[in-house]
Amino acid sequence: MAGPPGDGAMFRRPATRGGAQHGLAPHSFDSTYNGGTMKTVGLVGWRGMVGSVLMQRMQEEGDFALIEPIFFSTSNAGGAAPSFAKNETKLYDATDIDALKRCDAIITCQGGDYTSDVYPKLRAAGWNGYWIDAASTRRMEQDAVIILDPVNRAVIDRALGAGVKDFIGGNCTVSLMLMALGGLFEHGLVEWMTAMTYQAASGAGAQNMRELLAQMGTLHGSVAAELADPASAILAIDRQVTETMRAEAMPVAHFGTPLAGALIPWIDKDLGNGMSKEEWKGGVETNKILGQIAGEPGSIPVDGLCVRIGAMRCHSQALTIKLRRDVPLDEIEGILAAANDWVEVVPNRREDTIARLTPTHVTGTLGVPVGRLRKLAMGGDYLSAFTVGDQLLWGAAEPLRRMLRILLER
Ligand SMILES: NC(=O)C1=CN([C@@H]2O[C@H](COP(=O)(O)OP(=O)(O)OC[C@H]3O[C@@H](n4cnc5c(N)ncnc54)[C@H](OP(=O)(O)O)[C@@H]3O)[C@@H](O)[C@H]2O)C=CC1
Ligand SMILES: N[C@@H](CC(=O)OP(=O)(O)O)C(=O)O
Repeated sequence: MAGPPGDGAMFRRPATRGGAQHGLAPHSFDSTYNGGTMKTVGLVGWRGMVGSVLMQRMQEEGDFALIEPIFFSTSNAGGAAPSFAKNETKLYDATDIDALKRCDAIITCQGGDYTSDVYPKLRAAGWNGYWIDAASTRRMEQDAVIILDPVNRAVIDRALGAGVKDFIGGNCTVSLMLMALGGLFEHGLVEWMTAMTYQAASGAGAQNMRELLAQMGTLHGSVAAELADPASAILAIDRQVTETMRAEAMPVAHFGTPLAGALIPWIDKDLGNGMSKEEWKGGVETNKILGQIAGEPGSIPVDGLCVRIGAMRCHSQALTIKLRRDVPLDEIEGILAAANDWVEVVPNRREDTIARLTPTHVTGTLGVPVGRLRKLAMGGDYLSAFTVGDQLLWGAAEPLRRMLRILLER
């Protein structure tokens, strides 16, 4: 027998046919819906930027063959579900608790406001299914686990064994850093670490990506004629670009300041203590992913400065790692490379670096290259590293779909 509605039981044993035992209200679903024969997974936020990447990855990996998806919307309930939907062809209201309750698992990329609004109502209504979320809202809650299974599968498995039902994707910068440096943490080699980040526009949202390109176009447009003339003076071009950047016409509605031709050394909220929220996440989330609590014995100090730059969707980070001991560089390279299937150690040479350790090379791929590995002048136990990763893949969508697979394989 299947368990009570949305208790996640289908992940442990096959569900039985028929909607009644799932408490399905027949009028609220298509008559073609088979009532939970398959694994009922609700998808919220699927058409947003992170959600679209997730849908693409789920199709590429054949995830939809293993589940019975139900697509939800906050804006278009009753509209058509996407072409890759199966039995369910309509969109359901993403705030309809009764409809959500029928899911064994819900994956949401809809955002923190949605989570804050719907999650408590759903749990209060007795829903005991798995909640897989891209938003940061519940990340630091005691009863939630931050998911990055190539790094913390043991933490995830322990939590599942203990009955945890909330699995939350990590901050993109933290997840990408751990995908790159996981081997050093696994071997207990990190005493402390600083991360100086170079974060892409996509981390701020789709509108910010558009604004970055609009800013680039505005700047180029202001000097296009002069650029076409090889005899024009570069300082005159520079002066015009600066004037354009500072002018009212520069599109800055989303970033609040020019990013094209510039950078913004602040990401997320001001915590009021000199720290940005993005910087705070570096320490607390890294430790939580590794099964520790920042500041408590056994935890690892991780801190740094987070900076927005004019890349589209790859976050880069320059890392200084204080090792617990002076490990030879070739040994470090071996440890890093062996940690997971996606990390790629890039030889610390100019040609390899500019060919393989750039957002241009990495965008749209699951590879997480790490390079610029060398011991610093401070001593043999000080290591520098640079890493680049697609913040919409390992930084957002991929850990969510992999968590679903973990549940399906239990
Ligand atoms: N951006 C990022 O890099 C990362 C984001 N996250 C988290 O993921 C969540 C969602 O982020 P993101 O995907 O950037 O948000 P988006 O703004 O792209 O999408 C969110 C929702 O907006 C609605 N929407 C309104 N207009 C449009 C439109 N024209 N095209 C597509 N969707 C539209 C959709 O909801 P509906 O279909 O219901 O109308 C969609 O699900 C946030 O919580 C964020 O914190 C996590 C990691 C990284
Ligand atoms: N804050 C990240 C995006 C992100 O992942 O945010 P969050 O931690 O809220 O999921 C950025 O702006 O680049």
